[in-house]
Amino acid sequence: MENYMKEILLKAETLIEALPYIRDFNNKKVVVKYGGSAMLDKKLEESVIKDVALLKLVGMKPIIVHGGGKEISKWLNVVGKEAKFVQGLRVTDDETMEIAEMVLNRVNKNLVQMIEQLGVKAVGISGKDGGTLKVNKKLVAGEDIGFVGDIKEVDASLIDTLLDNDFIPVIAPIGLGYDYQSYNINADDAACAVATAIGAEKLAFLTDIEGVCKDPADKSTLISVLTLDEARSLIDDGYIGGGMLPKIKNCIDAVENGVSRVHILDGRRDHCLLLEFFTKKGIGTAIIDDKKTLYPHESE
Ligand SMILES: Nc1ncnc2c1ncn2[C@@H]1O[C@H](COP(=O)(O)OP(=O)(O)O)[C@@H](O)[C@H]1O
Ligand SMILES: CC(=O)N[C@@H](CCC(=O)OP(=O)(O)O)C(=O)O
Repeated sequence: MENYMKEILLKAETLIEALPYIRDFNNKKVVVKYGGSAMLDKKLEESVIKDVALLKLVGMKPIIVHGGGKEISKWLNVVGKEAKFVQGLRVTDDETMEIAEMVLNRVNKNLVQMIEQLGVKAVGISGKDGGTLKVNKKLVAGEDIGFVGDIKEVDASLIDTLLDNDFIPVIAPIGLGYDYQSYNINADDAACAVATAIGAEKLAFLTDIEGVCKDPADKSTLISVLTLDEARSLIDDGYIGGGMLPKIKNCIDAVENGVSRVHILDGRRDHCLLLEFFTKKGIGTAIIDDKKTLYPHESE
């Protein structure tokens, strides 16, 4: 009995600890970029989706922008096509675009299905729906890499309509060109553009590493808070490489354009979103415009 009481008291304390966070983020829009490795494991996927559903049920307005790069590469492989990337972006010919769109739409509806199963309303769209993401063809160092989109305009009206009607929007990174052709968009770019356009309070990137590290091979070098200047210096000093480079550039972009907090979190960790959103120290790396930008709960 004694142990049981201790156990349930601990649960009550955990809920009370979350109170100031629930208050400060009530009705706030939060964008979750869900991709990379956190998608490969069904149990992890369920844990992420449960976190997002809980954010919604405690009064926030979550929006999921998802990737699915590894799944696209898998299906390209099945049809005997090799996946090719230039500076982290997929070279997307006609056939690759068709497969990418099929795979991303399937990932999209699977996520919707999982959210609905938890009794929360969700609607899956791609950037083509309602002309949400309008793009030009992206050239990489002058090179044409096919149907890869560079976001030029975001029409947030469909997303806002869904939020106003209590749905969680789930967005696949496919854009509509001014030529009305489908374009493949890097999901980090899509998440950043969406977060900025809807005036999100937070943007969280779930990835496959603890956060930004001075040495990615040594997790004890994790950096918990990065100001914009510090983030720029890390890039200039060559500490950021690979897929982290466009991610950090997107983070800087989002903060410069009014998103209060951007987080890079380890999507391999169970309930990483709850651990970040509802605890004082948080996990992963937070990118902020200035260390003095505090939420009320941070100074309590
Ligand atoms: N300074 C750094 N800190 C953290 N990760 C880094 C750093 N430099 C390079 N990386 C690499 O970036 C990767 C994350 O980017 P990426 O593979 O594109 O993630 P995702 O597929 O989740 O979008 C990490 O797994 C890591 O290998
Ligand atoms: C142009 C481009 O590279 N598009 C990406 C879109 C998916 C994505 O970004 O997925 P992750 O977030 O899981 O990596 C791709 O085809 O892989």
